[in-house]
Amino acid sequence: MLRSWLITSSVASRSSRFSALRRRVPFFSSSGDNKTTKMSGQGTPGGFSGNRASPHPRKPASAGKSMYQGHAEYKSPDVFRNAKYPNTVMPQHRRASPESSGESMYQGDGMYRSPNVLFHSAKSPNTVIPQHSRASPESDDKSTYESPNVFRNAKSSHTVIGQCSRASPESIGSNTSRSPRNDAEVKIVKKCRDLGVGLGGFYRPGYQDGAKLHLRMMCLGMNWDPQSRSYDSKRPIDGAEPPKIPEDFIEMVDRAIQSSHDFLNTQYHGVNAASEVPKVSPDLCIVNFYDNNGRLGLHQDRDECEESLRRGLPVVSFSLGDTAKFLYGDQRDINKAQEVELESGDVLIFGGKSRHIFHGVSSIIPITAPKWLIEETDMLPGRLNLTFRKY
Ligand SMILES: O=C(O)CCC(=O)C(=O)O
Ligand SMILES: [Fe+2]
Repeated sequence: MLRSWLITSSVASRSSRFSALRRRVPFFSSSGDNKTTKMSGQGTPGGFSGNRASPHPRKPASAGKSMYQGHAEYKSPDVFRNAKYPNTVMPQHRRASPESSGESMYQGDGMYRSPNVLFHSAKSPNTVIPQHSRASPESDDKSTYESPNVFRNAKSSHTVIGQCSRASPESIGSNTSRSPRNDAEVKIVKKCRDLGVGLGGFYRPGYQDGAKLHLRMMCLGMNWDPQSRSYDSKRPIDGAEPPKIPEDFIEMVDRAIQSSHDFLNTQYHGVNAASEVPKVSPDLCIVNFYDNNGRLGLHQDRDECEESLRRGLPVVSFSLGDTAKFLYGDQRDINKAQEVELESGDVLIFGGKSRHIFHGVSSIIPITAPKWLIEETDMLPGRLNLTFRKY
């Protein structure tokens, strides 16, 4: 049983307000028995109106200045850049890994397969050279990003390592995580690892002016380009085609939407669940990896096609690894935004009238990932997020 979040218009109050509803649902369980689900708590009312007119903050319109300024390029000593795919982070050398002596995906074809930024190598023969995210240059990021929209408010400024008492700094993963071991979470992370080290895999996205986002990204199905804010079949950075979305991911999305319908039907008499959260078969997924300094400014997801947006086809978001402070609101103003902590295994859905909410990640809370997930996947500290959408 996993927790999920649904951001939808509050049908109960018959107003245009939105609520975040929190409950545990078996989105990933194989049993498919939704009847056993229970509400685990009530979220806070949002009071949103959904503003389509505001600019996408990933590339803020204000003053023509990027909010991601001054970020150094990724120059870790244990990676190098491939001439063919200059922006993909590559392993230094496949033979550098003692464990690569077994059957390795890097051998023979001269292809580069590992950005090695997300996973430890210790147990997985298919990854090389662990690169601890705290040691990478951007982890010491003293970004000059001072926009008022960048999560420097009192509400979220206390998310620092020292505050986390759930695990000692040396330990990887949270022993006390309330989530029981879950096969689906392990499967998703491993699949992202496999896809992320291939062509079209994780890279550090940025803008023409050199500014970088504070995350690594990979697209599945279609490529989303932050610079042009448009979708294409190939990514401009290296011409790579995005990997396909794995079929079982699409099934999970379907189950998540079905669960949200069951939930709405149970909670709200006479609600039209299908218009609150329309069914969708996603054809694209943006996978983000945030290290402990990762974040994403408040923005709307509005680069999908007109019909998809008009119909409010939902964005379905899976969170894995460390907990994120997720903000959402009807304006691009962090002081007015609501906050939820998205933990590993959480699913968040926003569709229908809530499709255009502003949302972002103010911070990642270190050492909060379930220990079993880290141990089984060799995932580095940080958070993996998958947002499924229909173009
Ligand atoms: O990481 C998240 O939870 C949000 C990601 C997101 O909003 C996006 O990729 O558009
Ligand atoms: Fe988004």
